[in-house]
This record gives sequence, structure tokens and C-alpha cells, in this order.
Amino acid sequence: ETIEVRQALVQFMGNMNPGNAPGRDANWGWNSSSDPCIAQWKGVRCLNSSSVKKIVLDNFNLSGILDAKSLCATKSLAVFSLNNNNVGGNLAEEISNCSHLTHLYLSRNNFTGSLPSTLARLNNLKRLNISNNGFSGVLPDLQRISGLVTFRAEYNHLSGQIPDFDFSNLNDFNVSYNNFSGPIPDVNGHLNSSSFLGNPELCGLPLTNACPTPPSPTPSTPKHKHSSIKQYLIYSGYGILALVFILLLLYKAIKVKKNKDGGKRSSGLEIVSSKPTSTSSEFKPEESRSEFSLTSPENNGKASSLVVLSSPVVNGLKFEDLLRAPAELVGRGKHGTLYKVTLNPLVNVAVKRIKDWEISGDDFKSRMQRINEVKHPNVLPVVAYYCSQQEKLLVYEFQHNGSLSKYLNGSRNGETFDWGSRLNVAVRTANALAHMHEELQNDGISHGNLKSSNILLNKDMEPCISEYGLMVVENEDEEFITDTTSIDIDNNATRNLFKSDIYAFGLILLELLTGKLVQNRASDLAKWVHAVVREEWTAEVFDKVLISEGASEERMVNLLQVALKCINPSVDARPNSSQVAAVINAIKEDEEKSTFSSAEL
Ligand SMILES: Nc1ncnc2c1ncn2[C@@H]1O[C@H](COP(=O)(O)OP(=O)(O)OP(=O)(O)O)[C@@H](O)[C@H]1O
Repeated sequence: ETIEVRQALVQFMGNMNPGNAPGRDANWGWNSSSDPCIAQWKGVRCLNSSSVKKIVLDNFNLSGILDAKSLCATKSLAVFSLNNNNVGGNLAEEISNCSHLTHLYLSRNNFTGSLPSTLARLNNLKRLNISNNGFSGVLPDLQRISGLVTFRAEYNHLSGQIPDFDFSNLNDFNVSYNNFSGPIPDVNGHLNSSSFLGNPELCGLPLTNACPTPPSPTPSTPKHKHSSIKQYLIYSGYGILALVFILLLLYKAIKVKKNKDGGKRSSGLEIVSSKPTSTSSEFKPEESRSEFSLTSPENNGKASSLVVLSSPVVNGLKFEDLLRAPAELVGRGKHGTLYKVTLNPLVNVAVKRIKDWEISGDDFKSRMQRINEVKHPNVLPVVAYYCSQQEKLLVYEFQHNGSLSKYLNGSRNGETFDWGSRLNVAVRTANALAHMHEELQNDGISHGNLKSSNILLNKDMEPCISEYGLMVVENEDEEFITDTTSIDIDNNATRNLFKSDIYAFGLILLELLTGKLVQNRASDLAKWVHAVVREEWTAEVFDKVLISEGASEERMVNLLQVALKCINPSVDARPNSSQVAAVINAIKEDEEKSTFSSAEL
């Protein structure tokens, strides 16, 4: 870390009277003469030994105040946890400078005052826990944070109405024992009353006290009616005028854009090139140095280029071609946006535009080159990539048959997804994963985001793992254990990344076996399967279609056992990918033998 960051962190810690911290021994660190990552300051965890990623200071007996300005000088900080200390005062608005925070835990402290409105700017936040403090006032617009899955604020003095959160994602929500009032927004059956207890003025479901019905409007007198018609006419007149004005502006804007474009381009892919201010419509191919190369002063003369890896489909593809081609938005995922780009009537590519990946250009390139060296027929290769300071793009061949998730979700045009095909998906995916893990183990590159929407079906309907190693992702739910008295999590970090892929693969097996998709919470499907299996109704978990097709229950149970091992909460108890592949191959062989012998009969 830079000296500025070290000094700011030392100042941050100095404000929390760390004198009596139980972990304060020779290894405490927290002085600006050492590096937090190299000297491993207590409670600090880093990414690639170079930037601070997590600060976990639970149960450290800290008091004083939280100096958010100093803390957030560490721009890379993703996890900050201060549970169970005695820190007081306000939560300062500078907390929003920690813009990469995904987890913020402040429970069981002495914070007071209202929550800063800037908290709502932390739009990467997934888990926020401020419970058991003395916070008061109204909640900021936290419903704007679309990825929030935990919000815990029980036992504070918060008041006002509860904002209209998207409760389908927010599955760990608790505002009980505060002073909230008014109607509870529609929780769509996702929460029960325990999330809202102890707020005497709250009403509506899931609580039992209904909200008072608003008084019915008094019938208006003819005079009123007359004046409201008059008002209506006046306002609609203004409305029409405003509309004409907006249309005029739009017309002008389109005309200017057309002139600039020379009417040539129809791209929907607005890529920011390495020139800081240019957009696709301003991009001038003639400024590039070579076919694939764009240079900008901002990159200090270094070229940022579209690197085409081996692919007959996109041979000779230029960055300009990507910009010019018509693009259609296919979907927005956690890590970015996916476009279908039509290069010519016969060639479509999928362009993944990656969001918020803090990786240097050199690291990104060497990672892509390394992944490209490891090939497997069931792993979709990256055919080209682009990396500038503002943009990271990956280009894949577009797979018209879509993903396993879509397929399981019923868009199969009436075809049944039979046991043989599902076992084939399982075995090929397992083999591909085992191969990638083995080859990339030493590089520490796991898939990081394995799920059924990242398993694509190629033209022969064979599964292909897509987006391998696209992000350095840690499994948020597993990596961060709230009981952080023991925080020695890093030695095993790399191994855990691979084991997180195994967990994810186990969920895919469950999806194949049950026909049910992992929805918002991966753990829901796992819990349901465990509950059914525990009650010895094992056959009940299997997709009815498989049962009626007469699929072998014995082999389905065998595959289920593999899945359950993969999703074992204990990382160490999970098998590795080659063990998984070996067992699934054996199940497949069994299946083939039995099909063969029944065909012989
Ligand atoms: N090469 C491809 N060809 C065809 N469809 C694709 C391709 N790559 C991805 N898709 C599909 O496009 C959709 C959006 O993909 P995207 O990767 O952006 O989202 P995601 O996988 O749901 O999320 P995440 O960002 O977490 O990976 C998904 O349904 C995915 O299956």
C-alpha cells in the first residue's frame, strides 16, 4: 500500500483507542513504517499482497470514534467489520468514499445520530449490519442499492417509514425494536413478522395489526368539480407545451448526432475507448496506430488493443468492427453486461463488458493469456479481449442454444431434458472443471462464478463452461464468517476459491436432478434438498419428469450424493474436482452398461 494509505489507516486506528485491544502483541502492526499487507497487520487482509481488501476488527475492545475519512483512503476496501466493540459517535458521511465496500458490519457498538444519506451511495454493498446501536432518525434511500441482500438494523432508535425495498432479494432483513411507523411495504411473502416486531406504530402485513383505512374523500360539490376541470385544462396545457419542447430538443439532438456520425453507425454498444472522453460515436479509426491498437495520452503512450486470440470466426476482427456492428443487450449480470454483436449476417459474438474489476491492464492480459493456454472442448474460449483504463471487454462466440439455466427453465421447445442428457451435462462439465482446476491450480485461477447461466449449450447441445476466471471473486457468503474471533482465513484462500467452484458445481447438479433452479439464494435449494433427504423422502427431490421417464433411481441417488458432498458447508469436507469427475464418470459408465445390457435383452 502507498504511504498515504498506511498513514491514513494508522490515523483511523489511533482514533479508536486501541491500547487495550486483546490482539495487541508484537504482531499488531498498524504503524506507518510497515506495510499492512506484507507485515500482516492484525485484522487486515489483502488481495495479492498488495491492496487492503478486508479489515475485520470484531471483539477488539475498541472505543473512540470511527474516522471514516481516514478509513476510506483505502479505496480497495471491500469488507469492514467492527462488530462488538464500544465505538461511538456518528457514522460520518465520508463512509461513502469506501465505494468498493460490499460488507459493512457495525453491530453492537455505541453509534448514535442519524445515518448519513451518503450511505445510499455505496452501491456495491451486499450486507449491511448496524444492529444494536443508538442510531436514530430516518433511513436513507437504501432501497437504491440493488444488490443488498442483508439489512439488519434491529435494536436502534430509527424512525419514519420503511422504504420500499425489493424484498425478493433482501432475504436477511430485520428492523425490529426501533420506532418505525406507518405501513410496511409489500414484502411479497418473503419475510415474517419477526423482522418488524417492537415498532408499535408499524402496521400491515406481515404484522397482525392492520393499517387504518384512509378516510374516503368527501364528495365534491359541483363548484369544486368545475374548478378542478379548469385546473385540469390549465395543467394539461402546460403538459402539452412541455412535451412539444422536449420533442424539439430530442429532434435537435438526433440531428446533431447524425451529422457527427455521418449517418454510418448503428451500434448499440457504447464502448468507452482508451481516450478519456470518446464514445463510440466519437471514435475515429484513423487515429489508431495499427489495426488493433488504440493509443491514448492517458495510457502514457501504451497501446490498449483488441487482442484477438486464435479463432477462425473472428480472425482479423478490429476494435472498430466491434464498435460499428449492431449490438443487442442480452442481459445484465452481477459482473457486467452482455451484448450480442452481429459482425456479419453469419457471425454473432457475445461481448461481455465487465463492471468494476480492479485489475491492472498487465494482470488482466496475463490472466487472459494464461486461461487461453488451457483448452478444453467443454470450456468456451475467449476469442478476443480488450482492455483500456475504462473498459474491459471479453468476446466469445455467441451460443444460439442459450444456457443450461434457460434450458432447465423450460424454454426447450417441447423437448424433454431426459436423464441421459442431464448426466451428459454433469459428466462433461465435471471433466472440464477438473481439467481447468488442475491446469490453473498454481496460478490460483478458479472459475469464480460457476452457475447454470454460465453453462452454455453449443450447436451440438454439448455443455460449455463460459466466463472461466473472468473475475477474481471470493465467495461472499462463505469467505466472511461473522464469528471472526479467528480471522486466519487467508492461508487457505486459494484452496477455498477452488472449493467454492465445487460448491457451485454441487448446486448445478441439484438443479439437474430436481429441475428446480437456484433463485435468489443458493442456500434455499440446498436447504430444501437436505430437508427432504433427511426425512427419507429422497425420491421426492427428483424432477418428476425423470421419475416418469423411468430414470434409474439408484444412479440418481448416487449423483445426489455427489451433489451433497460438494455443497458441504465445511470447505475441507468437499471433494476436489478430479474426485468429483471420477465419481460422475463411474455413474455414467454404469448407466451406459445398463443401457447396453437392456438393449441386448
Ligand atoms: N456466449 C454467449 N452466447 C449466448 N448467450 C450467452 C453467452 N454468454 C452469456 N450468455 C447469456 O447471456 C445472459 C447474460 O449473461 P451474463 O454473463 O451477463 O449474466 P449472468 O451469467 O447471469 O451474470 P454474471 O455477470 O454473474 O456472469 C445469460 O443468460 C447468459 O446465459
